[in-house]
Amino acid sequence: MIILNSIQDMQKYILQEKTEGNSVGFVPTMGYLHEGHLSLMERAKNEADIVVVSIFVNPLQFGPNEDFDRYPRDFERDKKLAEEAGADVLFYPDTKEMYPDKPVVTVSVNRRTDALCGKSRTGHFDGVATVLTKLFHIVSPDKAFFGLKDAQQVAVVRGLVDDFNFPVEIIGCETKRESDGLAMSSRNVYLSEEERKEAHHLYQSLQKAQSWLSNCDSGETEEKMIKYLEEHTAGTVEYCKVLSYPELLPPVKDDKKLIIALSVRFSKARLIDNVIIDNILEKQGSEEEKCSVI
Ligand SMILES: Nc1ncnc2c1ncn2[C@@H]1O[C@H](COP(=O)(O)OP(=O)(O)OP(=O)(O)O)[C@@H](O)[C@H]1O
Ligand SMILES: CC(C)(CO)[C@@H](O)C(=O)[O-]
Ligand code: BAL
Repeated sequence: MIILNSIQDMQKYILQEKTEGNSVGFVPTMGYLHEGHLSLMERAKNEADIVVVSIFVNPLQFGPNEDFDRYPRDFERDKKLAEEAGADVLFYPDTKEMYPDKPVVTVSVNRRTDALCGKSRTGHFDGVATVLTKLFHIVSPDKAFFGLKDAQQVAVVRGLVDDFNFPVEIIGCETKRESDGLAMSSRNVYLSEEERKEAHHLYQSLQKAQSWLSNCDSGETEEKMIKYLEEHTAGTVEYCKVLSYPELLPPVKDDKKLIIALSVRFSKARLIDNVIIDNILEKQGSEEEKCSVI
């Protein structure tokens, strides 16, 4: 595996590969790799000739009171894991390389960000869209692989490539989970022992919500999720939402897909999770049967 730190070297490498007719699969990350990231690399390996992984903790997508400084980092471990997963190139620029100055131009996201993390992390998706615009220009991928744990990010990135005509196919990949159902996340290391034990209730609440939703409306389902999480965890519920996907608007019967999403703050970790399901609202029972499932 080759490690490249400069944008120029990365672009030169890609130009050579493209000249030789090789397709490029790209997995952008912020490092501190886990099996979720590795599953994206394995998928990329199956679908492209060469796999480029980037590790860059992007300051533009963190708010002033967020965890940019203490975001977990371990480059030596990441290097080993990425190589074992079959990455051909690790792009590892520093902040000065990506942002030598305050950017003259940044990308501003207009839709799909009024709810969920976009609502609580002001400017977050502008930062994500800006760094991905740069990374897509640097890596010129044919396909880019993103985890559906960050489903709102996937919805925004699809909007970015459609609106700006990036010649890249965005592949949304399923969420890898621990054996108790907790979604893998770099931020899971922030959980205390006690918090880790109760964290499986996040996924439990998403599963229960799917069955509640066959009898309750979306608002009632959200309330039941909040109650369940408050009873089963010491975390603070930031949001529990049922929305259309990918537009992330209040659901209506004509929507094809729904997302059930949550965010819970523990003492040091803010965790998110979701499931994306076919719209079952139109199949709900009669008024008398509504919300009978506890
Ligand atoms: N459990 C997972 N399964 C599949 N993909 C994942 C998983 N967790 C993260 N990813 C994906 O890996 C890519 C890089 O994500 P990132 O480096 O932010 O890791 P992360 O674990 O999501 O970090 P954090 O949860 O702390 O934000 C993103 O596309 C993200 O959706
Ligand atoms: C896509 C990404 C690497 C952009 O910084 C980041 O948001 C992430 O790791 O999901
Ligand atoms: N995976 C999402 C990146 C972030 O939380 O900033």
